[in-house]
Amino acid sequence: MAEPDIKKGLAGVYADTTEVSKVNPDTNSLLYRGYPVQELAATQPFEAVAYLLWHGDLPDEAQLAEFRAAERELRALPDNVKTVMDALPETAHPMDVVRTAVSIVGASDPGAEDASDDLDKAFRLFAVLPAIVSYEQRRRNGQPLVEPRDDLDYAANFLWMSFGEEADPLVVEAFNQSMILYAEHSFNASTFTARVVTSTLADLYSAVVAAIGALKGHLHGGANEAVMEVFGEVGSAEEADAWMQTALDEKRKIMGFGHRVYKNGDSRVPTMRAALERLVEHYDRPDMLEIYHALEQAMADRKPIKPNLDFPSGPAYALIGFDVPIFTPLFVAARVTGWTAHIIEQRANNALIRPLSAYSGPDERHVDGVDASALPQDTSTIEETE
Ligand SMILES: CC(=O)SCCNC(=O)CCNC(=O)[C@H](O)C(C)(C)COP(=O)(O)OP(=O)(O)OC[C@H]1O[C@@H](n2cnc3c(N)ncnc32)[C@H](O)[C@@H]1OP(=O)(O)O
Ligand SMILES: O=C([O-])CC(=O)C(=O)O
Repeated sequence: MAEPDIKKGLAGVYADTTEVSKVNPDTNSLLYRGYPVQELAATQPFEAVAYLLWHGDLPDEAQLAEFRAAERELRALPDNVKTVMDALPETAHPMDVVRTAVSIVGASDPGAEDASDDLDKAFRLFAVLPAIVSYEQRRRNGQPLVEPRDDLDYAANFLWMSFGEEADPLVVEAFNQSMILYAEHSFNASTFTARVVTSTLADLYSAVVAAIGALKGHLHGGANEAVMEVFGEVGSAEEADAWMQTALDEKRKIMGFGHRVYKNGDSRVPTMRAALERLVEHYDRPDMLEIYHALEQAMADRKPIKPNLDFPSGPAYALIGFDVPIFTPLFVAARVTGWTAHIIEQRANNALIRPLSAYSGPDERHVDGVDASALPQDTSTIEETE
């Protein structure tokens, strides 16, 4: 038999088609249902982008108003989710808490197994995740739940529930943009995970819980947290060059740099970097931007590896006031829109996702003392018909 052609990490493999988004590394562009992501970030509230990802078109005014009203109805943290979150140690990683909370939402849905209303389930998760994530930001600091406000849009309400005070419009705008930029990115590891789980005909909640697990790792969504560890280790812009040299000498992967698909820069970075610049000015923290630029330069001087979205979003979330371990849960709240759009697409045209593996273990061998001929054999009596 010919040697199988193994694509380690499925690099360069087209696993299916998708209408949800297009990542084009040649032009450094990212389209959500055809719209360039930077245009969406510059003009749309996150709610409109969620609508776009699910429905295929941007909402008109009336559709957006209806969508927003429905989201406000489902914003509050359900009592049983709060009870379970409260039972978890404050030291638990927030991604584990969010994963558990989403499981509770799913297990509490009597129609969990009914795939005909996947869109309603997706909407419910989108609406409730800000309550889950913001409560976790507070719970781990020993602070009480803040109830949602009906008079605030998604992004402003998310920040209100997280910090118990109304955020400055500049901060709301930067946060809204980060949610849009994080919403969707074709067959990344977590979305592919969601599609694999869906392909077995499992329910939407199971697929989202699995996707949360995949997002947690530092090579994927967890990098936005790890970036802040890098900023902390570097300490100041003056130290960045020496730090980079040592880290690369030690063959470390520098968090927030590199990408499986983009090799000449991440399409979302210019928009998020501009948002970070505005936040740096707002909070008067030029040191953040100095470290950012010094690290970028130190990498460019050594390797042609560019920052990815996690590189500007990490310091942006830190400036807004989120604890570092909350950064990837924020990514969850955004990406649940993309994941669920893919889950719905996978289910509509399903094929079980089950690749092959080339066996590389020991040749066949036998347990001592076993008489293989005494074991049950395939002795089917079914007669095959022509
Ligand atoms: C939103 C997101 O999920 S974006 C991704 C977030 N993840 C990170 O920021 C983690 C850091 N980055 C990485 O580990 C990688 O760039 C990945 C995992 C994102 C992509 O990796 P791959 O596509 O598998 O690239 P691969 O690992 O083959 O890298 C190619 C070369 O660049 C090097 N390289 C890639 N990224 C980095 C990095 N961040 N730091 C140092 N070297 C790197 C690799 O060591 C490899 O070098 P080699 O050819 O000498 O062995
Ligand atoms: O596409 C990827 O591999 C990772 C990524 O940038 C994302 O999921 O946003």
